[in-house]
Amino acid sequence: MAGFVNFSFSSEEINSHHRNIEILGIHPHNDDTDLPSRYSMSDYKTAATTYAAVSIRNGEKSYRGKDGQPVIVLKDFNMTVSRGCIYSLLGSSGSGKTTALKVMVGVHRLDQGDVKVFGEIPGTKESRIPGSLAGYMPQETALYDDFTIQEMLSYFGKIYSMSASEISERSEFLINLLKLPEPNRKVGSLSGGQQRRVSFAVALVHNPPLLILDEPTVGVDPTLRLSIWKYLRQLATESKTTVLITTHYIEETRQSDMIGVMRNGKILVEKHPDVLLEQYNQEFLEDVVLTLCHSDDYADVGVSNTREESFPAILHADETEENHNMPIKAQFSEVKTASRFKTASTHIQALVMKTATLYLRNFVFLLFSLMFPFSQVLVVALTIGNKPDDPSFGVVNYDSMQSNCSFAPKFENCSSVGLSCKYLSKLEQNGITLINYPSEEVAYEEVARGNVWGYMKFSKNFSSYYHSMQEYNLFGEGVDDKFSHMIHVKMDMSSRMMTQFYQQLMIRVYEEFASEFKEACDHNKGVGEFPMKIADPIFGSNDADFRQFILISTIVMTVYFFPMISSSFWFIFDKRWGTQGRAIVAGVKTWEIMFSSYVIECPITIFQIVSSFLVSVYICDVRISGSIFLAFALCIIVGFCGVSGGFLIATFCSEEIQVGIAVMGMFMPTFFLCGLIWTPAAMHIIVQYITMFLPCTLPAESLRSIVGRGGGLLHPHVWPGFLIMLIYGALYWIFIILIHQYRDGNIGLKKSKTNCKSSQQCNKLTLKFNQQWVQSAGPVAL
Ligand SMILES: Nc1ncnc2c1ncn2[C@@H]1O[C@H](COP(=O)(O)OP(=O)(O)OP(=O)(O)O)[C@@H](O)[C@H]1O
Repeated sequence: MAGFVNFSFSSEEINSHHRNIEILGIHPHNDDTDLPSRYSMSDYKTAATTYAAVSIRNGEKSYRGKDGQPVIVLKDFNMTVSRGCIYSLLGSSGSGKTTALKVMVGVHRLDQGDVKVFGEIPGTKESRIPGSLAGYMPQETALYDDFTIQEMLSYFGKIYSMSASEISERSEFLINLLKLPEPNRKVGSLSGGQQRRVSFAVALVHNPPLLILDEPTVGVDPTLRLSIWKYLRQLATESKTTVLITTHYIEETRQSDMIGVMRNGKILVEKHPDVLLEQYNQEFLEDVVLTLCHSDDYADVGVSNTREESFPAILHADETEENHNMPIKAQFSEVKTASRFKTASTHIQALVMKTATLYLRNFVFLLFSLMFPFSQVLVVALTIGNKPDDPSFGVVNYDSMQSNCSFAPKFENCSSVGLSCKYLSKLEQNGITLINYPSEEVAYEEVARGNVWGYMKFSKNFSSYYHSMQEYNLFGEGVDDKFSHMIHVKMDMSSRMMTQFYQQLMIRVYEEFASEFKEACDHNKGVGEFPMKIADPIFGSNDADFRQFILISTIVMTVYFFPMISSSFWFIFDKRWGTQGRAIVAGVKTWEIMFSSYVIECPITIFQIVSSFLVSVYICDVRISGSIFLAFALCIIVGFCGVSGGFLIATFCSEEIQVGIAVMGMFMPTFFLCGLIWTPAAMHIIVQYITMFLPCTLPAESLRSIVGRGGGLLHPHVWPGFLIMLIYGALYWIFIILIHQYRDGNIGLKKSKTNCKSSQQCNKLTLKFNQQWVQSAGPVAL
């Protein structure tokens, strides 16, 4: 932003500007407007108290600096904006103009002092600010690049509860007035100046009684600037619209009724431009402002001269004290008011339409959102729990009775010939490729080269010993050394998964082999068997594998984290672009934004859940024993909880990248701690307790119980998952509301922090203050 040293008008330009003004038929100050000189001092006193559209008294506002210390931005800030006038707030860059405007529209609250807009404290229910009473154009363009001009106007028109015909009529008028390109042009394709004009049009769309414009003419060419001022003049005169404007183009403010010059967080002077020019004996306002700023540099810092210099409100001939003491609703009957419910539902509709349009315009993101959980589950299905493809294993067979290894694996008699071969044939039948090596040394070399995962060595007495052991049930007799009858297995243990696979397979095949041999020899099958049998499962199935365990957790994790990412992303996106702040000034509440997110995320989450279940059932053979609706309900609650969590994260973040890092930072620990890979029962005892309170542990257990055990809602492993989600959801909401209510940049502010506790008390205090102020001011210099 340009400071006072970078004025945009050269002297020549200013002269031509004045000529232009006359050509366009506007006098630098409007003679038709009731100029202050028509009134007596007592009129002003009454007016200052009663007729102010905006008044700030003893305002103080500070931000927290980088070192955590408060940095005072507004101090001793006193300002009065009369109804139906154009007030230009001038000041160097960083002097606090935007902050003052944000205080007026209820986005920021004062640390000290009182602010009133049309006699009410912004943020209170009566004030309708934030709401339809004000049209706010922030400094940033605060538009959606993916929206067309018409969509932008329609979105805010809808927020202001305008009908479709009103929006279209008003849009046409504003597009012509501001010479905007075709209404179906995307905002992102417009020039900077055109975008600012669209932003201006958005502030005007509902024709509000108070217009607060933060540098509306930046990047606008002089001719258009003149027509903008002409229109503002017309609004102030004919519709009694109050216009509060900040600009660095000082000379254009000649057309305003009042100029407030701000420096270091306070108003140095509030006067009519002509009065300023006359008083400081200057030809140009720019010089007046420079003189004021220079003199302030030498003035006693900390002493506000506002009181001596301030100029009371302008009085319009047709205004009476009574009509300004009426409630806002009665004062502005033409401004639409609807029931709270209707307004909220209109806001939610507009917000849902907005996010839906943004989703559709960012089709890749939408596709990613829809496919993300599905693809996660598919990835798990395709990558986890499957058997290795074409596994190879080495064999060194020293068995002295292997002469006839081409025998079929089936036992036809109780022969001791080639038992090692029979076992190996069974292994091959189970999909293992066996590679014979002549010696252990060669086999070892092959393992070292990575050609096989390991090798098994059959000792020379394997067949004979095994046969005699089974035949006579002897153990150890006739064996010359204690290892000469065994199978030795050596493996590359660097991959746990692979070695486990081989180990399990070898043992299982051995059990089959032993059982068949005993049958062929007519031996009692039970002899030598492990005295324990794992019976049929109570819940689940014998073939339920690790993949099924992981799938359930994956569904819960993705259904929780993805809505968290998308809701926080949209929230941050809106916050960073300024569109959220603008919507809030237009009256949208935080809970409405959250609710609209639930509405928009609901179909997406349903799609995600359905597709995840389809993959689980049809690709991974997961059998759902319990109620599919209960499983769905749980997933939906988990998804909604994720949306709320996303809001909480977004509350602390200011950029999308921060959201990404925060969610990733939460995802990985949750991934492990929630027992996705390893059961929590095997974790450290302290971690086990922590794990129980994490958002995905109990819901995953619930879903597992519904799917695997067929558990109902009252099942002891099912209801805790629902309960923890409801607790999380409630906690998220409470934190969000508390943070938004009490942090700086308050959203949905209920009560401004003022010196007074109620609206009536504030009225009295303001009245008292104004009286003292006017009495102490002495004669106003005109
Ligand atoms: N949210 C914030 N947190 C911390 N400091 C802030 C914040 N907003 C504004 N400030 C600081 O407050 C001071 C006043 O800022 P403000 O935007 O009100 O100035 P301004 O007069 O509008 O400036 P400009 O003409 O450049 O727009 C600046 O020093 C700015 O850095």
